[in-house]
Amino acid sequence: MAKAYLGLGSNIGDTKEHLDNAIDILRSSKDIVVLKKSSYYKTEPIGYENQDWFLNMVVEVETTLEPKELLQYCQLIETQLKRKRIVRWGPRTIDIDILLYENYSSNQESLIVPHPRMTERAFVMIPLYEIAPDLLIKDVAISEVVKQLEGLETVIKEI
Ligand SMILES: Nc1ncnc2c1ncn2[C@@H]1O[C@H](COP(=O)(O)OP(=O)(O)OP(=O)(O)O)[C@@H](O)[C@H]1O
Ligand SMILES: Nc1nc2c(c(=O)[nH]1)N=C(CO)CN2
Repeated sequence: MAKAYLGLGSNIGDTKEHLDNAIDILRSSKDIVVLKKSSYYKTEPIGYENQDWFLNMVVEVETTLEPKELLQYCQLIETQLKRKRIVRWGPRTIDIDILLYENYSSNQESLIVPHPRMTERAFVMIPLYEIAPDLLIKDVAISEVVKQLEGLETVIKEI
């Protein structure tokens, strides 16, 4: 079994329902166990700003799937939840990114792991820090990475 972290985001329709549905579909796979879920976070849109705020979260999973198979399963969930690709970094019912997969590292365009933009994104790092406070990312403590992002973008933990 390999441990992986997935970043989930939604900013169309009932965002909480989309995140919950995505987790239910992850859980329905015999090859995936969802071990931890972060809180939900309301987050300011980054990259393409003319869109609604997102609801983001991170989950920790254990899986027997290989990285590419896990990506395919995540993309299947995106299709099932009617994600349309119209604008890069634009609105979506659901986005699922593989952030980390054990110590696996890949630079192929179709699957870059660790996710190439994760350490710049408070909407990823803050929920990841909540569920994995002792993680090292490229030999740097996650607490340090989160500190560097303080005050850059608004990320509000839902209670
Ligand atoms: N770690 C990864 N997780 C998910 N997709 C990835 C990853 N690395 C590369 N990709 C590729 O990125 C492509 C575009 O993905 P997507 O449309 O979800 O990007 P995005 O979410 O808009 O932007 P970003 O990657 O900045 O979050 C996918 O087709 C996928 O093959
Ligand atoms: N706040 C926020 N901004 C984003 C997000 C996201 O999930 N949350 N996803 C993007 C493309 O993956 C681009 N911008």
